[in-house]
Amino acid sequence: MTYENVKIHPQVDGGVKKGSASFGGGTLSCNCASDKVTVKVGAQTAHNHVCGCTKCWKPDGAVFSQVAVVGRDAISVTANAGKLKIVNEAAPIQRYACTGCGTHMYGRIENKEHPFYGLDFVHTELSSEQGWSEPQFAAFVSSVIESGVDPSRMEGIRGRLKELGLEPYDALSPPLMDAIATHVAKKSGALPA
Ligand SMILES: N[C@@H](CCC(=O)N[C@@H](CSCO)C(=O)NCC(=O)O)C(=O)O
Ligand SMILES: [Zn+2]
Ligand SMILES: [Zn+2]
Repeated sequence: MTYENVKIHPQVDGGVKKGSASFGGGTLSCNCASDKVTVKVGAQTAHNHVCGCTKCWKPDGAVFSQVAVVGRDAISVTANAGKLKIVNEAAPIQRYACTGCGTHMYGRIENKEHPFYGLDFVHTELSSEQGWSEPQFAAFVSSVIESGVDPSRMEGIRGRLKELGLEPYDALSPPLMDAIATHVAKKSGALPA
């Protein structure tokens, strides 16, 4: 059985392309025809994954987003910063979207107690540079149903993700979930700080 006709995201539908260890970053551009918002990402990204949650920005027609993290100090808005607006100030990840085209340019965590504080979330497909870290797993897979995907499609979606080498999880990957739990345990005192 092959699931190659099941679409996940344009960046992975033709196969996952490996990133380059020596890659040092690039520039993200929004989808406006003119006066584009541009964001410089001055480092390689980590923990790239496809995400099925309803909060992450997806290109038109895609079932999943593709999203990675990078240190917040590596991010600078280099053009048309005035077009950016936070989608939901109450969300743990404050996503800065272009008010012209809706593209999310970066997501920032301001809560210093959050396990991922210090990391920003970016969609590297918004850059024309090659070499960004490749997606390594699929997160929040069951959440695509919340966006209206019929549950009967889940077998095909999980099958295609496995074919692509993107192990499907219904939260984040086990190492990231362990990192979150460790952070929580150290705060509560269940583990030594
Ligand atoms: N079922 C929900 C899940 C939303 C969710 O928890 N998303 C995660 C992953 S986003 C990138 O991997 C998260 O950390 N969200 C924090 C935030 O969005 O601020 C749904 O689909 O909405
Ligand atoms: Zn735009
Ligand atoms: Zn998400």
